[in-house]
Amino acid sequence: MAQSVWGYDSENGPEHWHENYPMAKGDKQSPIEINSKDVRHDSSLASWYASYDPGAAKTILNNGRTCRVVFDDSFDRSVLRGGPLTGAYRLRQLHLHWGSTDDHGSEHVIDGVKYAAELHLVHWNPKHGNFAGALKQPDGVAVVGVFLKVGKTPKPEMKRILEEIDKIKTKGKEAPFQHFDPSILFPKSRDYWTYHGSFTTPPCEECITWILLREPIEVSPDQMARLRSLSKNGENEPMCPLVDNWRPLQPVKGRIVRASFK
Ligand SMILES: O[B-]1(O)OCc2ccccc21
Ligand SMILES: [Zn+2]
Repeated sequence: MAQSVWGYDSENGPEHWHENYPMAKGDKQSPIEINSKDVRHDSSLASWYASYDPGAAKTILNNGRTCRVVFDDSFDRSVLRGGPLTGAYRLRQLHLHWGSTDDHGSEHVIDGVKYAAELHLVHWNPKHGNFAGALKQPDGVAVVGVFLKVGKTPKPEMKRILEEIDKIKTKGKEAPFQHFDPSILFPKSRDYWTYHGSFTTPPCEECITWILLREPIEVSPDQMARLRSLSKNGENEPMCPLVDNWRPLQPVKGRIVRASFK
């Protein structure tokens, strides 16, 4: 039976997504390459602020395509403000994209540099009622992207997520994940690039204000290996490593990328 569900394999991967999700061929798609020479420093760009309630964290799950932590977004409990945004956006979930080896895995590429992984913290604009409504609006969603690079010093703050991974090894597994403030995953610097783009996964809606942090966080080889030990299949199916769940670069099509820094 043909795999109708989208994924990252040859028969259901990024080159096929447009067959079921026409937005995938839009002119504001993500990810893109950030070329410093084309970036415009915008001194009017404000700092961004995350005020997250650790009690909002609920569960962690393996959906066969990524590892996702879900938060209570039923009110303005954990919010992102400032930067290029107007108003408070509610934190809904975070997830990651990573490679099969340390030399690739991020979705956005910076001056030709690919990182081992990219963390997405997904927030939505409550003025649009709910997440589904926000997807249809150009100012509906804000995603903070954090790059992960492999070094010697493991990011202790990543430990919490990676320890839970043993409970969600296979697709469909979900485990409680409480008392977690994801702002501990942010790097020291608040410098960022921002541009308007899309989901990097179907439905590829062009509703995202991207806030990409300039400074990567460092994780250890063992931490990356744990991420790669997730299976994209269910517990009664053969183990198939969940890796390379990143979308290739999309055309910039004249969009301006602004930097908060010089
Ligand atoms: O496309 B993504 O992986 O990046 C932004 C986003 C938001 C919600 C689900 C999936 C994604
Ligand atoms: Zn993502």
